[in-house]
Parts: sequence; structure tokens; C-alpha cells
Amino acid sequence: MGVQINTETAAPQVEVFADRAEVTRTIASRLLAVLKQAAQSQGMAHVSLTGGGAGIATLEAVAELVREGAEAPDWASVHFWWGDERLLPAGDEDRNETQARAALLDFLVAEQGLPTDNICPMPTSEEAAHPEAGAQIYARQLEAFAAEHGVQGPHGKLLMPRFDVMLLGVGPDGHINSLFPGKDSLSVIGQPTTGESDAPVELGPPLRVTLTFDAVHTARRVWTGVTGADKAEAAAEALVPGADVTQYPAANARGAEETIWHLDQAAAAQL
Ligand SMILES: O=C1O[C@H](COP(=O)(O)O)[C@@H](O)[C@H](O)[C@H]1O
Repeated sequence: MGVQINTETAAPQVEVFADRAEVTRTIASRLLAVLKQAAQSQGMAHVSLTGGGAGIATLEAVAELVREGAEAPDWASVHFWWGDERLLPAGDEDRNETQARAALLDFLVAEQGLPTDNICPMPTSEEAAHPEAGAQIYARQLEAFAAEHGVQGPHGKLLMPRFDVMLLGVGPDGHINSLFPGKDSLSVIGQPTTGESDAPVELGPPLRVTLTFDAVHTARRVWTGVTGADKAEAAAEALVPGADVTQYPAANARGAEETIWHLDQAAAAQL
């Protein structure tokens, strides 16, 4: 039997915006509000970042809002994680980390009091010899921030923090994080991370580290940002009730309490 949608999680709500700028500014504004509230009420907030066009544009929008004086969390209480990464040398421009630092994190460290220790990137190729080793290293890092007994995943406890928000992009093939159609990584259960050694070359460097579906499903909120006509078919197929997760992994992009798909009109054209 293939991978099933985890129906214990929140069904997707779909919101359509005019264009990428409206999508990313909406997500950015919501992110600031949720992190502020979470940091105040819990003393600590955790967010999982994504790469890709809309993902990085969202971080640029966060920086823009903060520069404009929007209400923001106490950054000393916010911890940044990643949903996936390319196993490349530190500073490589294809790393999601490198792009996120340039878009937002360097600014938050330099001007907004974000401690560098609160930035928790996935391992580089200097730190891990292969993707599975990288996955193991990141699992240990997540474990260090786990609540005393971990968070409940669909297949048992996972030793990792409870993400207040997980940001996700959706690839033109329907992938999220580095969970690609037809790959073994889709059926990894009971652990927060796994390695991918054969990501489609047309979608970037093939060696990846990714969070698993079980980890995705522990996040309180999962928010996708999906923009552009090349995403229209994947978005429509993933949002069909009972969609095939093996073919369209984004069908299983669901948070424990809330799932919101933020689409622009081009990406929503086939819904
Ligand atoms: O490979 C990746 O692609 C997805 C989607 O990126 P996009 O540019 O098509 O929006 C991204 O979310 C992921 O982090 C990245 O590694």
C-alpha cells in the first residue's frame, strides 16, 4: 500500500492571492504575529524554514515588514530550523541556509538581537559525508531542543521541538521539503529526518537532508506558499481529496492544528 494522507492532522484551507508579493507578504505578516504570541506564551518559538522561490521571498518580506516597524517577536526567543537542505559546502549559494541568511537572518542578527545560536542549519558537506549521516546529525540537534518527552508523531514520540510554524514551498512535481515523488523517503516513519541521495537533478543538487512526513505532522501550523503557473497542476492534484501522496507528496503537507495553502492566481488556476 502507498503512503496515505495523515487524516489525524488539519485539512488544508486554501487562500488565493493576486500574485507572489501578496502571498509572501501575507505569510510574513502572519509569521510575525504567531511567533510573537508563541514567544510570549511559551518563552520560546520554533519555526521551520524552506528554500525555493516563494520560501526565500517570504523571508525577504519578513525583513521588509520589520524594517517598516511591524510588531515582531523578541528574536532572542525564536529558533530557526530547516525543513530541508542541500548537502553542499558551507556558504554555497545553492544552500537554503545561505539564501535564508542573506534574505533575513543576517539582518536579524546584526540589527534585531537574534542570537546566532538560535540559527540551527542542517549539516554542510564538510560536516556530513553523505545525506543519511547529515540526517542523523540533524536528528541529534533537534533532540537537544525536544521537550522532556518529545512530541507525539503519528508513529510514536519524536525527539524534536514542537514547531509553531513550518513554512513549505511546493515544487512543480509536487514535492515538499526534499520529499520527492516516488522516493523511499516518503515512507520513513518514526524518525524526524532522513537522507535523499537522488533528488531530481532538474530541481537542484541531488544530495539532500529532509524532515520526514512524521516530523511535518508534529508542526502546529503548516503553511505553504505556492506561486507561478508551473505549480498549478501539482497544486490541483495535491488538493484533490484522497490525492496520491506517492505521486504528489504535497498532498500530505499538513499541520497538527492548522494547514493553510497560500496560492497566487497562477498557481490556483487549475483548482
Ligand atoms: O528543492 C526545493 O524546492 C522546494 C520548492 O521550491 P520552489 O522554488 O519550486 O518553490 C523548496 O521548498 C525546498 O526547500 C527546496 O529545497
